[in-house]
Amino acid sequence: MNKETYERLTLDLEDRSYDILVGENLVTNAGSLVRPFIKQDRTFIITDENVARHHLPTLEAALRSKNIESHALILPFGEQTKSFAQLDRVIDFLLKHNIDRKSTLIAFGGGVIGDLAGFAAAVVMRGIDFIQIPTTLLSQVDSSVGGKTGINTARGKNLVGSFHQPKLVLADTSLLETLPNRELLAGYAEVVKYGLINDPQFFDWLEDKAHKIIAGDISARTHAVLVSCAAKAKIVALDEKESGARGLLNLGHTFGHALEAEAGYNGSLLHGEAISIGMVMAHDLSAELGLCSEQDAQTVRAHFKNIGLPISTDYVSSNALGGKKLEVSRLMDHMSRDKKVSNGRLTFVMTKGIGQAYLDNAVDMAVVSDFMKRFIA
Ligand SMILES: O=C(O)C(=O)C[C@@H](O)[C@H](O)[C@H](O)COP(=O)(O)O
Repeated sequence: MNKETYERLTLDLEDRSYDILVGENLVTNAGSLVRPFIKQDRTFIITDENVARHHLPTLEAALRSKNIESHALILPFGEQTKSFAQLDRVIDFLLKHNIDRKSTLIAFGGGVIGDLAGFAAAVVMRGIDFIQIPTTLLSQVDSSVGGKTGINTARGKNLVGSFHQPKLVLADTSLLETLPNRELLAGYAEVVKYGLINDPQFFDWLEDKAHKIIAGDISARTHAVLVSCAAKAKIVALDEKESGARGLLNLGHTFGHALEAEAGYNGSLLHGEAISIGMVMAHDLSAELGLCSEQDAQTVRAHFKNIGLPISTDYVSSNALGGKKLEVSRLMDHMSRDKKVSNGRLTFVMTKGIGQAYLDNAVDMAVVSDFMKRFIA
């Protein structure tokens, strides 16, 4: 068994504080890492078929080596799994095994599995413990940290869910070695987000190291995951339930979620791809309104393009809509259900430049609609 090497970050939320371990070989050693956080000698693993094929035997063996029994439920891969139907399956699986309030669930997968399993843990028996073992770059740098759990509905992304914090996050960077390039790139979009929100030095570092991160350089990857988790932990500690600052983590998401809803959650547009386009849109709109320089907007566009992420809605049209153009009125309809709408007004994450994102509830929706018509044309 390889020795695990990791760095420890803590998300500070008083009695709900937890550690995020970032490093190598954490799954191989999961038995001893998880042991202090479970109240019974058995756990319930929720995973998907891809992760199960590559890594489930390793996790099960690691738990067994510390006399922890595990039962696994293997779900279909993909965003469509974040549904009421699969939530029902997870809950039925847990109840069939006679869980009780001291049981612990392990979410072993990407953002879809983490969000779905976390939500099941939040609601079954009115809440049981769960541990996140994120297996994709996106889930390691974003969705496994901060306690947002939930599922999609036909009317939009993450519209049903709950804030339920995990007891521990194990971000094992060795798992990224089996991740397809498209998934890596999608996760990388969320890494860039932290630079664009409030860390221009990190963005500069990414300008230099992006290709190394994607190519598999361990130290560049580990640094990127650590900086991202630390940035997210800091914001979530300030504003767990998103009454203010946490909204910044939604940079690019208002546009991105609308694109995902139109694409249909069928794998034709990954979340990270949608928010790559969404972040380009947020910067372009900010530049059009004179809030940020055209130069910064171009730098952002070039950064995503150079690494191979989509920057235009043409990608959505050709990948998801058989070449049909997106309809602005339909996108506006999705955006009207954004969770940052309050009293009928949508708060946008706008920017004054790279690393200077801010929340703006004074953006005129007619201006946004005109901007989108030009962006999509
Ligand atoms: O953790 C957060 O807060 C975020 O907004 C992070 C996002 O990157 C993530 O995609 C989140 O799940 C989106 O949440 P939502 O509230 O906009 O559905």
